[in-house]
Amino acid sequence: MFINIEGIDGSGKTTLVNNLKNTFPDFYYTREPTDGFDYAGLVPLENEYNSILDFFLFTYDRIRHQKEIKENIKNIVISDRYIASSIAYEGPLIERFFSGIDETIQYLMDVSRPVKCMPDVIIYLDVKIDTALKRIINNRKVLKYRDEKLSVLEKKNVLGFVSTYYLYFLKNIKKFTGTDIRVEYIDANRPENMVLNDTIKIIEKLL
Ligand SMILES: Nc1ncnc2c1ncn2[C@@H]1O[C@H](COP(=O)(O)OP(=O)(O)OP(=O)(O)O)[C@@H](O)[C@H]1O
Ligand SMILES: Cc1cn([C@H]2C[C@H](O)[C@@H](COP(=O)(O)O)O2)c(=O)[nH]c1=O
Repeated sequence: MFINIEGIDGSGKTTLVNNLKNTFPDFYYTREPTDGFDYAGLVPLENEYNSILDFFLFTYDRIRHQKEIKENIKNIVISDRYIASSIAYEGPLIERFFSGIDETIQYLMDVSRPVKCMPDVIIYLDVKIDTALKRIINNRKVLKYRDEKLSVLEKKNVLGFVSTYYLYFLKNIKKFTGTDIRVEYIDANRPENMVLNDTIKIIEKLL
């Protein structure tokens, strides 16, 4: 079974995954961008040309990621980010090449056809943007390259577009992927133990 943990920057994905490793140590854990992929050189979300470049580079990384996922799929594979992240982060600026969100997401999914492993479940950590921003600014030890190149207001705008694309994609997941992917939404504004407990309940029902 293949489970993706998704959400905007600061929603608590990595924290949740680290807590899941203690609860379910025998699962296989992975992430995107993969460890071997140096995305630090990628240009931030400045314009549609950079987003097209980002999309193809993250998709290149994802196509290479298929082997690792397939080798472990007999287990429970949990990925911190996957294809929904590309739709959410690159879609908003790429929309300038298209008539709207539907055509944009359809194009990104068409280009993603070499990505054969699709998730069985997407767990989306739903968080208020102000809450996420506070966590990014106040708690995060290391500023990620995208944080460094964007002002707080720019970051807030970007995360607004990202969450809009996330929620639209997830709401219409069958239309865009052609498969029955189960989507679970967790209120990630709450303390991490509550987010973890909700996630454990979801996973235990799947086992
Ligand atoms: N439920 C929570 N309540 C309060 N703080 C949290 C919660 N979850 C995570 N945090 C804190 O918020 C910060 C961001 O968390 P984390 O790195 O897990 O988010 P993320 O979604 O993985 O972010 P990114 O996608 O940018 O890597 C960390 O400092 C973490 O300790
Ligand atoms: C997989 C993927 C990621 N991104 C963005 C999202 C984040 O800002 C960074 C790194 O992710 P992390 O969880 O903060 O380590 O990359 C993206 O734009 N497109 C993608 O496909």
